[in-house]
Amino acid sequence: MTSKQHPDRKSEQERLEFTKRYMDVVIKTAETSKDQFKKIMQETFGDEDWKESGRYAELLTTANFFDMSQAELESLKKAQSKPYFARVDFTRDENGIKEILYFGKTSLYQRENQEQIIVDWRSPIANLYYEGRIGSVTYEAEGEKFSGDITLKRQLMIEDGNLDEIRDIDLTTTDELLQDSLAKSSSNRLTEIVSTIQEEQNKIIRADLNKPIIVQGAAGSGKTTIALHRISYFIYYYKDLFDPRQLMILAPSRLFIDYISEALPELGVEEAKQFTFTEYVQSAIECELNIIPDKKLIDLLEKKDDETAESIWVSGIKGSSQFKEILDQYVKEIITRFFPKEDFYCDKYRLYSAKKFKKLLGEEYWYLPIYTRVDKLKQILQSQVKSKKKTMLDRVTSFYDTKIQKALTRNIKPNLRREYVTKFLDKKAERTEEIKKAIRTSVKAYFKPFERKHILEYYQELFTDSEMLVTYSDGTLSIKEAERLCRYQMKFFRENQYELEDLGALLYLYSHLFGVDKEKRAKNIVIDEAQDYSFMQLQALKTSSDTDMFTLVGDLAQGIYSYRGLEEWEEVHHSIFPRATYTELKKSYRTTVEIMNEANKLLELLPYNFPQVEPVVRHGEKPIFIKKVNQSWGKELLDRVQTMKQEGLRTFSVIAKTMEDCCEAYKVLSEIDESVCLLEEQAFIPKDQLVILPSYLAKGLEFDGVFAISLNESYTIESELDIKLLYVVMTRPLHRLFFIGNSEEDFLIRN
Ligand SMILES: Nc1ncnc2c1ncn2[C@@H]1O[C@H](COP(=O)(O)OP(=O)(O)OP(=O)(O)O)[C@@H](O)[C@H]1O
Repeated sequence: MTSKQHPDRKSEQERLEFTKRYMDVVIKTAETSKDQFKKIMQETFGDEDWKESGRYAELLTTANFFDMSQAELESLKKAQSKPYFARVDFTRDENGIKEILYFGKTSLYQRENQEQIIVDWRSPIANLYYEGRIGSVTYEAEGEKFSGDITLKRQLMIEDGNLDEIRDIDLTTTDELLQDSLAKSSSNRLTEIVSTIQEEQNKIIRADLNKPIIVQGAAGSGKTTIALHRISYFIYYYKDLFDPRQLMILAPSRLFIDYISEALPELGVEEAKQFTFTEYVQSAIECELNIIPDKKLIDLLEKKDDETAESIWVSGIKGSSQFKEILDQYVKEIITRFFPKEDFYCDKYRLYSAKKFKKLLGEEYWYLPIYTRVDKLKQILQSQVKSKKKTMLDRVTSFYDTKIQKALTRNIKPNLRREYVTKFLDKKAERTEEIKKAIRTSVKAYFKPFERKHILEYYQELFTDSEMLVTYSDGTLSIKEAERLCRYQMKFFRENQYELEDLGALLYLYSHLFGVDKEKRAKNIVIDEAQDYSFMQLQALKTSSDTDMFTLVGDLAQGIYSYRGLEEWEEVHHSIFPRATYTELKKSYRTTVEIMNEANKLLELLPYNFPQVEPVVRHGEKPIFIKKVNQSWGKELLDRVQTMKQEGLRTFSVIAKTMEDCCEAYKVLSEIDESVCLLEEQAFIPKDQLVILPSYLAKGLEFDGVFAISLNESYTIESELDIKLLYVVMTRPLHRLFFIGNSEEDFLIRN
């Protein structure tokens, strides 16, 4: 009901006004100084209020919000127009006292007197709102269980500081707020959903932060959204322990990073590093690579020749766990190159045995990158030399001094004595010099035979000897296959080029040989569209970052890169993240029932057991097929966009299978309307423009209305990739879906 009709309207209105004014005081005070506090307080609450609100005066003067961090101040400012979104009345069993809790995006409270004006949505007690139902409940905070009674659960719609609506939720109400939120039009950007997080999503956001998590979620189930909220939760939970810059979000493209970026400041997550995998690897291995544009998917769609088959085969190998085994053996072999043949001598003094050196290098320092091990050993030898320096020099001195002494006391001719003494003095000087030189140079000389190659040299070297490759693979590669692989790689190396699929291996090798710089190592990594990563890439990320604190979210049904990515989660779960919690999300929040029903039919065509996606009940129009006649489809499409705009929808896209069809569509559409925009990978999504993009770039994005278009390219039922691409396309719209092509079969529609 609107706030005007609600019986508690007056009290809620007053509460809101108080909160807003109170926030104002806190903000102004934090921005100015403590001295001005009283003045502001008086001005805000007036003289009378001021006296009565002595409690708050005390609260504020003692409060440590004067030490408020800039980030806290910023989030408070952001929350001014919408300080909270829900209220829960909760009576704890332990004391029977009723607490009235208002939940918002940030907290405002005073620890000393427990007065909470706004409770942060990320605090443990907020579970009461997300998971609790009216009646008796329990919730957990820091390992302790609390129980009590929820007597009121209320949603408060506040916009621009005005209380628009009040909704009380009882056991039977449907979540109208969620329905409203889903019915809204999209803004081309991802938004926060703190007021409508669903129970299954809440569980993932708050799942044990000390464990990795793998989420297999249907298209539109909120994976990206949840992943961002989980980071926000993590930052809140560990605010005193972690710097947000130690968190890293890996997204498939810059286009995608731009798409999620709007939700980041809202969630306080903008400081987390945001990279594509390619960007991260190059920064981690400190080397800019000449990476050839990834055309394999397009080749697979368009060329399907032997060359494509070969490159797909190589991609599979380079991304596999088998390749990790090969690299492990290779690394082992590289270590042996550092095993010394001889004991370490400084001058004639044997200071360290080769056996001991080998043991440290090969066994005891197993947890360190090879070159760090070597550096450590260097330090050990240097300190050995240092500690023996005096002894060595003293020995020479005393040896020759004794000789000199003897010569001086021997009964020989003076000439001869002088000769002896001079000789011994010279010898002593000479030996002392020799030892000093040995002290300066012996360590360096000992390490001289040990190579120091560049990461790219090591990587290229792996493909120079096919027989060795077979050995490293423990026979899982045949000699023919190894030769094929070497030939393939050498073709690129000659041009100093690398493929995207080389990056996982390069990062893995680099981590084992040199180790990624500490500054670049993330402590917590969130990967969106994780199904597109290969085993090797995920393994490399884990090895390079020294942590298994990963959040992987993805959807195998959208695995259009499965030739190099994943077909199942099991191997990753089992071999890379054995501690991970695995969760599935089957509900879709994006798409209407009518559109999802059509998209679900595609899942049945795939040779996997993908469960049908359950759309959250929201109805809309059925998808419409428009027959392509000459070029008149262009006008019809643009007319449809106009009509949808009049209905209040805002974002639209034309999605073709390939870029070729996109260009064709662009030609037709741009002649009628100049503002249409052809989207490329590095581009930003323009607001308020009709965008044309290929299916593989549409992954992760959403639009109010989508036109799936087939001009020269159609989707064929025989191709798993085609089915997945079409599934991606059909799950992009929030409200309307149109097909434009020669026949319905081109979109695998079978009535
Ligand atoms: N609890 C929720 N309340 C409101 N909106 C939600 C909720 N969960 C998800 N959504 C909305 O559903 C849409 C899909 O979310 P999101 O893009 O995160 O899904 P996804 O699983 O990553 O999808 P895809 O796999 O297709 O990329 C977004 O518009 C998001 O705001």
